[in-house]
Amino acid sequence: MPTILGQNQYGKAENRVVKITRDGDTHHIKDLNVSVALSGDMDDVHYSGSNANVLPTDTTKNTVYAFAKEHGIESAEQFGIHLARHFVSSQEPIHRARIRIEEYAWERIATSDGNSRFIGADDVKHSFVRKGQETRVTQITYDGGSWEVVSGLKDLTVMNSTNSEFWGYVKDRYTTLKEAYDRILATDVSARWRYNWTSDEQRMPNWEKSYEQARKHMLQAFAETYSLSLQQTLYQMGSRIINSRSEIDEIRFSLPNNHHFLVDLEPFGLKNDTADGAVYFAADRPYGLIEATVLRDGVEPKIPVDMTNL
Ligand SMILES: O=c1[nH]c(=O)c2[nH]c(=O)[nH]c2[nH]1
Repeated sequence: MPTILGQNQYGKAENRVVKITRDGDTHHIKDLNVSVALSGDMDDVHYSGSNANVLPTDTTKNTVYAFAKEHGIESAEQFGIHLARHFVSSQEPIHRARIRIEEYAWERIATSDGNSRFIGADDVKHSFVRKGQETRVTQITYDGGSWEVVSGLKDLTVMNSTNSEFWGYVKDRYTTLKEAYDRILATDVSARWRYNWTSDEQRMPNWEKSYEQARKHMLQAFAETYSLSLQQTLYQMGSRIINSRSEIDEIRFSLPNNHHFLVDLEPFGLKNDTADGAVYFAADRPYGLIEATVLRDGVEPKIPVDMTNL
């Protein structure tokens, strides 16, 4: 049966690029998922396997990261236009470029001594929470006599674009990780906290206010902790809640370490270091997973170790 080639396109999909721009101490984030699809004179590669017209998808990926560094990301539209024009105008066989971009929005975290709307406090300048993300959860158990209320949230995505280090760790023959003195710290917070309200005799907490306050303290502790490890940040987040909310006795966290790797742009003659605003590859997996419970001293832990389906 004779066949002919129909519509075809190729490129690198879902390039996760995070660009930090430093304006003094104030950082700005652009967080994009960029997919490149190119088409043109690509009959030969399909029919005979000749790659003579094929710009590698790997190159399209590198271009995304290099452009982020070299030209910055003013808007997703401007960035996409720039990329599309580049591919079509620099490669004769490429006649059409389709750039799809998803942009993830971030808001500044309001810290304890400031308001996110005016940037005054030191610590709001580099701490962000992803817009409109989290799911609030609760589990109520009652046996006719006593109550157990465990509430919390999942998918609350936060990022510090500086004030995070990781060094001084154990090194064995398999360790290749470089010590970091200024890295991005990002996680999707999953937390469950247990209320010490257990009987109808006790005054019931104001659940709405308690949730809002627990969330606020957690975010502030994340933003305000100069972090030497995600474990240390976790403990600060938990103890901030226990110390400021008397109705909560125990809190458990499951925190993925959402790794952001500095892209090596040396081959393109571009310096990419944290000091003057860098471009990162936001990896999705594998990820470190840091989990721990923080308790009021003297109370029995009751939140299960594997709490995530709770
Ligand atoms: O905050 C961190 N804690 C770790 O335990 C760890 N391990 C690792 O490779 N990177 C990190 N970062």
